[in-house]
Amino acid sequence: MSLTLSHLPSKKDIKVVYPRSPSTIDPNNPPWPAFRGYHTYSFAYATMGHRLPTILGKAIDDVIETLNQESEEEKVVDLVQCIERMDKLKEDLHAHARLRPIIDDGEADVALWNKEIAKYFQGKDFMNAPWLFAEAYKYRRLRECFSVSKYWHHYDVFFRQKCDTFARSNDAVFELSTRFVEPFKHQEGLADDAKLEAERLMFMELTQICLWGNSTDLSLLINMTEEQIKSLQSTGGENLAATEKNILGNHMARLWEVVKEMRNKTGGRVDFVLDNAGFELYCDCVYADFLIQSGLAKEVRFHGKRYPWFVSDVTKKDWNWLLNSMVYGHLFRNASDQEVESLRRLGLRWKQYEQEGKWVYEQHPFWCTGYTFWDLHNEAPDLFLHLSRSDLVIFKGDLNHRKLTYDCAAPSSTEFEVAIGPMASAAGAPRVCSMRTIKSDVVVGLGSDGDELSERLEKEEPGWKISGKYAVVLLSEGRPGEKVRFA
Ligand SMILES: O=P(O)(O)OC[C@H]1O[C@](O)(CO)[C@@H](O)[C@@H]1O
Repeated sequence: MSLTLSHLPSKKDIKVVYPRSPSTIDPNNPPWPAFRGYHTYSFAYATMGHRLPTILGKAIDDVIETLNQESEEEKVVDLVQCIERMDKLKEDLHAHARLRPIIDDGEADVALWNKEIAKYFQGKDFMNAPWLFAEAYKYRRLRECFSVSKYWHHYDVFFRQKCDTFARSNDAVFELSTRFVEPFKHQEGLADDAKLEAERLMFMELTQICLWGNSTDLSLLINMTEEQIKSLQSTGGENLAATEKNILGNHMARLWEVVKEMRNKTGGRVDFVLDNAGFELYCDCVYADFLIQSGLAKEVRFHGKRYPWFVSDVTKKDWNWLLNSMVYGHLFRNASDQEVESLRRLGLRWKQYEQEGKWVYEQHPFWCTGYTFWDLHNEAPDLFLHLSRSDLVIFKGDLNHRKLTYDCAAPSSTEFEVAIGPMASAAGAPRVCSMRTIKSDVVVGLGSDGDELSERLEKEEPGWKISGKYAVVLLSEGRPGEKVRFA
């Protein structure tokens, strides 16, 4: 029997108003619609269904290589168990299994993870949980495969790949080391105006080097040839001028004003929330070096991850590896003596900064969670307070950008300040800059014509959001200097 509902009011086409108001936002009710793995034609789907299993498969191959070189029985058996756990994780991913709590493996972030799972993701699986959380969760589960072991607690399944890509970046590495080996100083006899202009130009170019250094992301370079990597890393001047037009949201001029202002106050503190190890980290350090030498900053703090994360993210081991291989390594067999010496001297200078406390490396547990940075204020108040004391916090890369913007489908014309919510609006929020080559769906900060631009690119260049060809450098003024408050 079917009912005829002819006397009821007609159905209304309700439009949801975005962004949702901050008090109603949680991971299941994001400010704009979230990306999820089950959106079949999305990059989220491609990542959850294809990229992550491939990444995991390669990670298992890496462990097998290590296993084949191990001779002690206890260690061999222990490592075999790590592989079994990785196989189980691969199965779970494949079967779209439900997200279970993280085992208490002694890591500092277990409570943060399990609280979030219990509050928002009970019964959710790898595909229907928001993409950002599901993807981060996979890396936490991968960590667990090793953190519960006896001998392989600190094993990094991505370490070999990270080292290899840096070792294959010789052209770009020496291009920079031979230019920056000597401490920065002005040409003789320049007037003050000319000095400032020279610094501005250098700052602009180095900002682009730091930005495009983010193109080299291992999780996306799985099938790239050496030539393709080299062309991505090209740091020649002409190339930089051409690439500036690909920075679709470009606040670099404002950024220069900010750092100039910092110097007027005897040099500020700049924080880098790092992304990838190897070449990108090297570019970040070249940039940070210039900030110190030009007096724009007197202190730089680098924030890395506590364990292997999204394939190529920087850990303390990667940080040490970079500096030590620059100073002592033999990575570049075909390099000239002059090139090797330039790299060694650059590395020595950076180590010196560390000893003098001008450069500080930090690793807060919050960076390896599934929370977005809208939650940084509530879930990591100590970290928020710490960052609020910085003059400028630079977030590198795509993942950090996704976390800043809650990884959801905000229109491209959305102002960056609006898209990052409390990281701009909370009292005491620091100045924030996102330097990101666009490698996933969320794109904001393109200005008032941003929606049209986005639509046009979608038609003309499908895939423009994941190619890494385009970028943004976006700045939020925040509310620096105001007293930080927690409810
Ligand atoms: O190294 P980045 O710039 O954070 O890029 C990470 C990549 O991995 C992703 O998380 C997708 O797996 C995207 O954010 C991006 O494609």
